[in-house]
Amino acid sequence: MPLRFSKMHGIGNDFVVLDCRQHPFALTATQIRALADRHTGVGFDQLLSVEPARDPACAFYYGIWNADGSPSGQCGNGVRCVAAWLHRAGALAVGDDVRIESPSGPVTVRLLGADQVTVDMGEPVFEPARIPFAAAAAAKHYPIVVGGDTLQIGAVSMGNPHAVVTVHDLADPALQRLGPLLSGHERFAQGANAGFVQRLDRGHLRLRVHERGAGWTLACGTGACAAMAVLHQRGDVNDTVMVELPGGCLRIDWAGPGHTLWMTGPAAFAFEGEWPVPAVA
Ligand SMILES: N[C@H](CCC[C@H](N)C(=O)O)C(=O)O
Repeated sequence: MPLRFSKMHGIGNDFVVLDCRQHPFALTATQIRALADRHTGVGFDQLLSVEPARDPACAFYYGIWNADGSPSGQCGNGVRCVAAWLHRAGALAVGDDVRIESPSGPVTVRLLGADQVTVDMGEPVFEPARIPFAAAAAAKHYPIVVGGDTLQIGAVSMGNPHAVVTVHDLADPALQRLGPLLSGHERFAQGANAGFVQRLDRGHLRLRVHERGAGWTLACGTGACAAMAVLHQRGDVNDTVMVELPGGCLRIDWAGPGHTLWMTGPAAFAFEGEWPVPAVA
């Protein structure tokens, strides 16, 4: 039985979305990697499943797997696409606030239009043990040796682990080497999404992310939130920031008594398709 899917993207961070509301998700890591292959499969940065809610306070659950088959706790660009997918499926109306459960907990989405979504991404977590990141105590800067270089990083979780490095020039060729090394650094026990951020001014950031399990992507929603959270904690940015990524821009607002982060941006459909699932490898 071929697998029907929707191909979508959030400013170039691309996804395969599966409707698992009636049929449970049942792909192995090997099958996920086969589907992710950009030459012999469909190709994606992440695979997303839309499933019935497990938490009665949520309307739906969505699952997240990287191209390498590894699971993740959160996907900012992905949850905007799930909201747009639910709207096209007639399960979400423009203007509704809907709680959607993710592997790291619920987020609240609000469709501003058929292809514009704002999401309450929740509160950034700076406590090292909850990121997880090996450190004696929480700090605004952590010295870390990466490939022989000593970097000063920020570390934070948005439901998934992020390392944030401020740089003067995103075109620095050293980033090509540092990205994968930082993503796989031993102090991040579950790996990390490595974000390199250039601060243009207090309201504008430029960001590139080497994602855990997917490599360099055109955009990373939780990465934009992580960069904002780290720089806001240092007092270096305003409460509203535009984050420019290679694939496009996201708006991040720091708001609410619990210091939640709102991320606003587009969600786009590319095509619908079918994939002949290979026998379990
Ligand atoms: N690679 C990430 C998941 C996808 C995050 C990104 N695509 C986003 O939009 O937040 C991880 O393993 O934590």
